[in-house]
Amino acid sequence: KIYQKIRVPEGLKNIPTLSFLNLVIAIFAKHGMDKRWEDIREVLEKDGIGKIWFDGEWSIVITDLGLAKDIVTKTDLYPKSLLEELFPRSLVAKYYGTNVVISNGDVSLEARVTYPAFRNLPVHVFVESAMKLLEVMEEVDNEPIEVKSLMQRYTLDVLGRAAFGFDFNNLENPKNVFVTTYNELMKDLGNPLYFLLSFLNYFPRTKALNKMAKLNGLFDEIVEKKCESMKSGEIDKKINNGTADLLEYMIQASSDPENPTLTSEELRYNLAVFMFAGHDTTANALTTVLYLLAIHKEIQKKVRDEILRVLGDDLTPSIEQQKELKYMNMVINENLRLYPPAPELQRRYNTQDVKFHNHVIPAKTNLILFVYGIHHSSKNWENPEKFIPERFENEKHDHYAWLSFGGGNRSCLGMNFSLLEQRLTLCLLLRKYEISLPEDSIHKDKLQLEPDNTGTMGPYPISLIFKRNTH
Ligand code: HEM
Repeated sequence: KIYQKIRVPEGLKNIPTLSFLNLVIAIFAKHGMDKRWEDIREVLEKDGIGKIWFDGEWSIVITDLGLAKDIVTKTDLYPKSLLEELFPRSLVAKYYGTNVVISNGDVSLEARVTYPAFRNLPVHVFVESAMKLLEVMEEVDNEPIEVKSLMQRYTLDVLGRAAFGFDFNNLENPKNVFVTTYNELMKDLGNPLYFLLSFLNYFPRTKALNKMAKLNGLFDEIVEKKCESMKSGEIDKKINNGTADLLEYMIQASSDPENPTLTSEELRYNLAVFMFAGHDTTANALTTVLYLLAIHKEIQKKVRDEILRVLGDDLTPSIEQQKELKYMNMVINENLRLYPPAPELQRRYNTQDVKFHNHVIPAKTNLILFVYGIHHSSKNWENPEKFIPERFENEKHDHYAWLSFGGGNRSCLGMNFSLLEQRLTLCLLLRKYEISLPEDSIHKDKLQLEPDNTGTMGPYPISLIFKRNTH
């Protein structure tokens, strides 16, 4: 049995091996993605794929751009692996179930009911939350502020109001019970031991399950409150005139008791995944971009000058002005290249044998599309570790060398949501403040990345100084 588990399948024999021991060391030493990349860079830059054994099977880690393109565009040949198949009985499978991000075929199409909500974003809600952020920051001047948790509180408020019509009010109330329960559960979900040794999932995790039940109860409350506040027929009316929010689309999709598009369980799974995908990612992106601007003063000045030139006296950018903020958009893209909040795509597998160079990857092999590696490979980017926004000036790079929001027809639904939020926040903050990194910061030599156990990548807490501009 053990031999069967560790035996290398025929087609994978000549694919270079990535060390299992190094992976275990990385997990226990809490290495960030940058250190992990150092371990495997040589193999992946040379061959574009590598095999790694963990949790009883061989997986293929991929940085080859041709294969990356196939994986994101040929969704029938490369479906996503569902959580219950990957981690049977795990907390993560119980919490997220099958949802808009992790599903295939008809199920993923049904779960995309929220799609129209993304075409008509309630910009005023974004602006109001950003103003509240400024109010909170107003209380501190020229003193370090811990940005990571501040951005998490802010992006959660934006998501709650813009997507669910629910005010978490986390900027004003950091100890909100919803948020503390969520954060505690995220720690349990990301415990790497349960991914490395999945048999542990067969033992009960009562405390974590209790937190999950509490959070699910809070999700149910959000749905109930929404239903109460809507008079009958009101959701249909909003859907007809295109002003419904994400949750309203989901409630309508689950409202037919005979044949709901989403069952109430699926509605909850989707709420859970939107809560995660919709705020942790953008919070990390905002944190890293503020850090990059703090340590690259000349780039910070260039972005600020552009904001003042394009916006004039306007505080927030219109859709047109957002397009005109060309340099800021390059900075945002370059930040997402250096620190992609989703450093790996959700795992896929191949439904048929796939030929790659002189290897044949047998059907049903676990495939990990390694976005961080693609973004940091010197095969795709000159001086990949350097922050050079200008590289996005004429978009000379290969289309699949930048996969921050995924690709193909399963790419990120919330891309414009997140970009709007990032642009707006940068406009407001840079006009008002000069940002710098304190002399004694642990990030002084290099941004210290946290292990990405929950699936999103970001730094350890980081304090920045926001000094009011004098001009
Ligand atoms: C910087 C911010 C964000 C990043 C880097 C990001 C990244 C990604 C990536 C890489 C995927 C593709 C996953 C895969 O192919 O396995 C994805 C999918 C998705 N994202 Fe985002 N995301 C961000 C913000 C958001 C926001 C704000 C929302 C919602 C409010 C959102 C909702 C979704 C959804 C629903 C999908 C699944 C689409 C589908 O499979 O049909 N994301 N995201």
